[in-house]
Amino acid sequence: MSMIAAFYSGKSILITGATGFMGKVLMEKLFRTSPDLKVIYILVRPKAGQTTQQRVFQILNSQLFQKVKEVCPNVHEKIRAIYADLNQNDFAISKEDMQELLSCTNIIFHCAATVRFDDHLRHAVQLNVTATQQLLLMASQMPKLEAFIHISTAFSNCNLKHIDEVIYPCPVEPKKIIDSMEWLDDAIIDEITPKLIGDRPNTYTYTKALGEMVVQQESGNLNIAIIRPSIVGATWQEPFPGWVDNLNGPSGLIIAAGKGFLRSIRATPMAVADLIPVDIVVNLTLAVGWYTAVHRPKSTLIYHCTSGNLNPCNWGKMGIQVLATFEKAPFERAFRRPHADFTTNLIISQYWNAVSHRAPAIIYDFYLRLTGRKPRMTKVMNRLLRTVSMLEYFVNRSWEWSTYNTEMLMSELSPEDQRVFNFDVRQLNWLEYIENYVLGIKKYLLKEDMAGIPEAKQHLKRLRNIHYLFNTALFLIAWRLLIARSQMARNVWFFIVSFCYKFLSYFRALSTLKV
Ligand SMILES: CCCCCCCCCCCCCCCCCC(=O)SCCNC(=O)CCNC(=O)[C@H](O)C(C)(C)COP(=O)(O)OP(=O)(O)OC[C@H]1O[C@@H](n2cnc3c(N)ncnc32)[C@H](O)[C@@H]1OP(=O)(O)O
Ligand SMILES: NC(=O)C1=CN([C@@H]2O[C@H](COP(=O)(O)OP(=O)(O)OC[C@H]3O[C@@H](n4cnc5c(N)ncnc54)[C@H](OP(=O)(O)O)[C@@H]3O)[C@@H](O)[C@H]2O)C=CC1
Repeated sequence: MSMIAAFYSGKSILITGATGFMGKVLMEKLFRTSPDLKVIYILVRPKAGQTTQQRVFQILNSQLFQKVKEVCPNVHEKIRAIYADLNQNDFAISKEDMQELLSCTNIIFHCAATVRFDDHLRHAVQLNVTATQQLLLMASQMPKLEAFIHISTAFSNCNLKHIDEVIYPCPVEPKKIIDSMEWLDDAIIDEITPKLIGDRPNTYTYTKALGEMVVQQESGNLNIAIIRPSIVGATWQEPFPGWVDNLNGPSGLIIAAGKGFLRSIRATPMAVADLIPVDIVVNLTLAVGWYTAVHRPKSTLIYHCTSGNLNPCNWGKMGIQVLATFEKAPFERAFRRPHADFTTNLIISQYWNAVSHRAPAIIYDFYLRLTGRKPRMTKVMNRLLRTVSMLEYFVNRSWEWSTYNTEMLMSELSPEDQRVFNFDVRQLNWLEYIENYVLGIKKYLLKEDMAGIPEAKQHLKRLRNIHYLFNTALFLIAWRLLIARSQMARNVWFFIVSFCYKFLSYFRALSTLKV
């Protein structure tokens, strides 16, 4: 019997960010392995015209939750969606709901965050720092609370090369930042943002670092742990391989490459691609919840959930495997044939941006105009190149994360727990994982049917023929223009033509003799 699964039985668990990528997998695993848990409270806001209830209904009816429904048929009774907006005071939770949360919660998993790299500092601080502070305040009023697990990111200290499982202080205290956000206007915040974030690349990593400081400073008597995952990717094994439902991290770029929009990227092929499957992150999170509640470590432990130091993969290897999977199972209706060049040189990268990205977009828009349609490809391309430029920071560097706490925890687990809550990334086969990741993107994100693969391959063949025709036409036009202007080019042309003529005449004469 798994001790971790047994620990969660009968517990009331509060999850923030349960509608997000990681939150859904966390809920799924909890229900599947501990169907006897008492209740999962989730803080949800209405979104995209859906009420909180409709959002929960949609999640429970998704493919991800199919196995859960077999193991825990009354799952909908065990999930309690609480209307909340983490941007608001007291999260806009009603008095009755707040009372219930305060008196019943046993474990908190704090996953909610803004993960946008370019979010305005005010909003990023509100969600990643102030909301964390408020949640800690709530936690301190929960008499039955056994553990508070905060999800941060391995990149909160990406300004360092080697990162230990400790909290590194930021020059300006989080409390001062929170206070200043209340009275500074947006223009001034914009001006001071680069100075505040310093050598971090964006407001996301900066505010996640501030969030960790808040956790450390305001932990009081709480049993707290922090988990720092690296780049979270599709599921490795559970509940099935390849599940993914958003464009964050590499997923968006894999789509852009598979659809033929993205054909080159400024990336270092040998840099470590520190991907970590979401089910590994979730298994570690649940194990940490158990360990923190049962063993009550004296200080706040930080757990790195990374792959680089135990089972490294690099961007070059990943790119090759992604392209190999496109060969087997191409995405439908591609704009161009998938191809990806990695270059570290800025000038070469700009050249490819002009030739391989912007030029085809302009030509396609010209074609759309000619056929009476609205041009749109240049706009799509500009957004894609902006996204790529924001991710470039992460594909041109390698980091070393120490994993002593994570390894210590693994050794504390019983063999059964090591199996049920497996977070040993050394067992992961990258080629198999990446292939399943790309197939998962095709199935679960793009919602493409595998039966459409022959047609997708046929489409790529047509694109290849168009490409050859286009290149031949371009070459002939260029050559014709050159001949018109240069005597030297004319001489070369006559030489080639007469050579070919003689060559053909010789073979014709030879074949006549044989006859
Ligand atoms: C063979 C080649 C294979 C190559 C593989 C190489 C892969 C390299 C990947 C490196 C990833 C490194 C990630 C590092 C993460 C750090 C880990 C964390 O803690 S952080 C957790 C991770 N956090 C993140 O990853 C957040 C990253 N994302 C952002 O911060 C923002 O989306 C944005 C600033 C990039 C764009 O903002 P903005 O312009 O305001 O617009 P919107 O947001 O509204 O979206 C606009 C359009 O872009 C679309 N789209 C969105 N995302 C991506 C994507 N990743 N990609 C592509 N496309 C994307 C979106 O669908 C939409 O399309 P449409 O509706 O117009 O058709
Ligand atoms: N994905 C990754 O690569 C990595 C993620 N992480 C961390 O993991 C955690 C989860 O990330 P992930 O699941 O990928 O992120 P998602 O963007 O998928 O999910 C974010 C969650 O936060 C919720 N949220 C955001 N704003 C509010 C708000 N104002 N009120 C209530 N809820 C809100 C979202 O709700 P809604 O659905 O309503 O928007 C959503 O449930 C985050 O802390 C992130 O920093 C760390 C490393 C890597």
